[in-house]
Amino acid sequence: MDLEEVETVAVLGAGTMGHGIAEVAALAGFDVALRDIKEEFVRAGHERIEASLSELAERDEVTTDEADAALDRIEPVVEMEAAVSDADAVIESVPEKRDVKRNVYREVGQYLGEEAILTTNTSALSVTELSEVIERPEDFCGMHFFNPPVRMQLVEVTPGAYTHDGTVETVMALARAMGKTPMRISRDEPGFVVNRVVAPLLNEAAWLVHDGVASAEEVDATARYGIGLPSGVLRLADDIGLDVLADVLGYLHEEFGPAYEPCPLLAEHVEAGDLGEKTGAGFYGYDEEGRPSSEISSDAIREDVERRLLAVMANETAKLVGADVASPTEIDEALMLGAGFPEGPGTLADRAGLTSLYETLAERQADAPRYAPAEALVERAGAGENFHNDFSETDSESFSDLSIEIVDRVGHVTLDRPHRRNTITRDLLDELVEAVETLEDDPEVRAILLTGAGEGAFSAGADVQRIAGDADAIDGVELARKGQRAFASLEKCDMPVVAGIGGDCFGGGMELAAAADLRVAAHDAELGQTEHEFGLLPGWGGTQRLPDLIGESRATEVILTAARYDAETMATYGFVNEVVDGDDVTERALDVARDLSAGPPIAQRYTKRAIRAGRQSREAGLEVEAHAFGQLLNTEDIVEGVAAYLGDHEPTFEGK
Ligand SMILES: C/C=C/C(=O)SCCNC(=O)CCNC(=O)[C@H](O)C(C)(C)COP(=O)(O)OP(=O)(O)OC[C@H]1O[C@@H](n2cnc3c(N)ncnc32)[C@H](O)[C@@H]1OP(=O)(O)O
Repeated sequence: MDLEEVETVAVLGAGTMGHGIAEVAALAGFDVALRDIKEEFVRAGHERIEASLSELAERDEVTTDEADAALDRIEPVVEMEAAVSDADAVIESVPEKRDVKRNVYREVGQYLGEEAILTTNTSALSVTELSEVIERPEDFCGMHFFNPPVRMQLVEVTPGAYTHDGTVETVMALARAMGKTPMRISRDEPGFVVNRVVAPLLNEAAWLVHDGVASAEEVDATARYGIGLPSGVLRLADDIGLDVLADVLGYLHEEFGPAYEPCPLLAEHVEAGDLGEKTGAGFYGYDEEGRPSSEISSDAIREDVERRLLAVMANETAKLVGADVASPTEIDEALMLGAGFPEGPGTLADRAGLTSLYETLAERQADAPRYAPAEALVERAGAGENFHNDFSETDSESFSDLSIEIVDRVGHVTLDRPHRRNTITRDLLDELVEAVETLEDDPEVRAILLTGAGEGAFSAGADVQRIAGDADAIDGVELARKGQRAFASLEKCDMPVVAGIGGDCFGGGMELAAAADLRVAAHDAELGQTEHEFGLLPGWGGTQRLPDLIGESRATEVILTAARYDAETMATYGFVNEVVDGDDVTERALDVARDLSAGPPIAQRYTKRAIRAGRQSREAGLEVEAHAFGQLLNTEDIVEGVAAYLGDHEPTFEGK
């Protein structure tokens, strides 16, 4: 069956995942049958969808009409025949028990049309094993969504041993039609990619508490503020459900042996009925609104805990790479899109140093077999290699948080953290300085263009989650200086710099744009110095550069109100030079940069310097201006400029 033939989708199971998948399918325009074994379960799922759709409408993510239409497309049913007999695609999302799923498939088989495809949202079980009770295993495939489906981008598409390629293609296309990013998993190994990393990570977090090495608060503080995992790890376990986690780990343990021995704390919580947020208790207590009993404090980071969590993630990444389940890049992408990691486990491990993470595992191996280093990790660490050693493909520098491309004579720098709205970390600041140096050293490059990757964001400013980890005042001062120096390197660069603002441009993102020479913004971009919302101030040059650009009165208004402005208003304030249609912003900003790259380099350099000097004092500025004027009279560029004027042709400035 091709995607074009899919009109009706049946979702089996109206629980946490099932209702979310049904919502996404309905929003994508499919007719949906939502089925569960009892009327009350289906009704509860339907109510959750209704609540979620009205929340989306309140947040203007969909219109009220779209939300109403999506709800109308969902038919709650209890009878299996009514659910699947007209379905073109079935997504099974019943509890993670092999026998329960197999029984459902047997029942589905009695009513399913001959052409229909059957998929499973299993997060860990072998697709091949599940398919063994299915009449047409060639039309069966793994289609694993992440929680909550309406927000999480990834769908792991895992073919079993009997799945036809055509079925995989249709499932990939169906995921795309539902607005998701499908990733084809090369091998049907239990846990696929995301759970294979996340489950052992959460297990290790639980062991740390169980063994009395660290408190839950310390483990989560380290995960959130040290490593940058937004939900912490034990909090994430509570969110997933300790019963679900225990099941996944139990299965991995059964399949792969002692490396996945579940921490006894999980079974203890499950036996006590404390399954996490959904029951109001787990590693933390939760109130009726799902708010945890205690906040994760940023001053409880533990270096030893960080190393253990990173070492376990590195080991799992190596196992997946070694077994050809996915490449380091795919694993990184899967964890970012499916688990909301700010960076993938391969990148995090590379940064921490594979050799030292290997040593952490090797030292601990005597305590428990789960630390046995994977062969692929031993090899890489032994050879001094990283997961991402293939940087040699880019000729000089290797960047992970931004990318550089030379287009004509423009060095195009793209902030490349789209999953977190291109927020700015310490690493990104370091890379920005390196990128500017690289471009300045390249004689072919005569202008810089700065944009943000993905749709809808130039940069949402400093990654506040990471900043909150810098509770120490000295560290905070250093962080401010780091940003100031990085943005100054852009401002002081001799070439013209253009910022193409394609969407959200807040806080440090706006300070970065202010360090450019010209700003082209999309019509629907929003800008603001929103630091006061967080009890911060624009610490990356914003209190100085913004008044220089738009005057003290407006700058004070922008900073003190922390308001979010549209691009037109920012153009009237003098911050934005040009406002264009959203789709055109990169192209137009590139045109501006391209035009500037044809300008006279020495005159451009001195103009920037004179303007900067003038900010210190008018006299200093005029002095630079006068000397520069004198120097320019002695250049080949002025000869070319005058000749071009007299000869009525475009000048070719060489910067000599
Ligand atoms: C010296 C400098 C200081 C500063 O820069 S202070 C920070 C100033 N920045 C801001 O005020 C912007 C804060 N962010 C927002 O208001 C919203 O976000 C946006 C309007 C930019 C986007 O909203 P939406 O489209 O609804 O997306 P989403 O779900 O809110 O964000 C997507 C993911 O990006 C993360 N994120 C966004 N901004 C930041 C940030 N500044 N620091 C850390 N993370 C951020 C979110 O948390 C989320 O992540 P998940 O998908 O894991 O939930």
